[in-house]
Amino acid sequence: MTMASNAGQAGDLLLSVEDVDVGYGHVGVLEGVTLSVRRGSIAALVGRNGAGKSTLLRAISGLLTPSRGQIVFNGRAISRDKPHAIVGAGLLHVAEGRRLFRSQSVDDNLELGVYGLKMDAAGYQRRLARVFELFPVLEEKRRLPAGALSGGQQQMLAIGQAMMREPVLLMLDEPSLGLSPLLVDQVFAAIMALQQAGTTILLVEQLVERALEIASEAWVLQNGRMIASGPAAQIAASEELRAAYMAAH
Ligand SMILES: Nc1ncnc2c1ncn2[C@@H]1O[C@H](COP(=O)(O)OP(=O)(O)OP(=O)(O)O)[C@@H](O)[C@H]1O
Repeated sequence: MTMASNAGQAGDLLLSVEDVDVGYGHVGVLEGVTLSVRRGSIAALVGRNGAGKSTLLRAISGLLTPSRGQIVFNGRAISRDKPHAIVGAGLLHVAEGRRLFRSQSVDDNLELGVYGLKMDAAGYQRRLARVFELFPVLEEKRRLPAGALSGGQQQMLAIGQAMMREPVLLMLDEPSLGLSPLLVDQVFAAIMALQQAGTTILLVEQLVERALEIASEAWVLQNGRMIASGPAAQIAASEELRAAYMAAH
């Protein structure tokens, strides 16, 4: 894995979003939003449906450009960078709904994860082995088309595809969506294993209580504004905040 020691100290700020406004055309969604993620940590971003969580991840990954404020990743302002440059800097986004090439094999989808990167065969095999170690089922099904996998396995493949780039920061949008409880456990275990191997994680998750269990810090969005942040255990213990993030589905 890319260890987080190549720049700065463990625990320093890897990502900071500073007072950003973000919207779609003339429709404003986020207003004055601030968030930060410490290197090596798992941070949870929670809030009801429509609060703006996915919009914030899209802004961080360069799919949307903030009209105000800035975003700094690994010491560099990225708010005006194109998505491919942000990926190149080591910030990967696994979007909600697993965007895979369904008719291509599991192997091909993993290979697409390193598209455009130069590496030798040994380097490639090492990355592949890491993914298969975390998700053995992907090795068993490596020759099958991605579309033939179950929902949980496709989620693992989407995370595996991102892992192939050895991200410094991995943003996961609703990784448990549509999964059975057993598969949810596997995906959460994988997220913890990734963090232990040195990857910093920003997690958006509808299973808020589960997310707060594995996160060290949490950020609460409500109607496009960040209304609270702090140690995840404190956020989990607040009855008042629970009302803000618990879904009115
Ligand atoms: N492509 C888009 N064009 C216009 N408005 C959008 C678009 N995507 C989202 N929105 C609006 O932005 C607001 C925030 O949506 P967003 O998807 O970021 O919320 P969320 O917190 O991720 O919720 P969910 O859990 O439902 O995905 C909503 O009012 C939504 O209707």
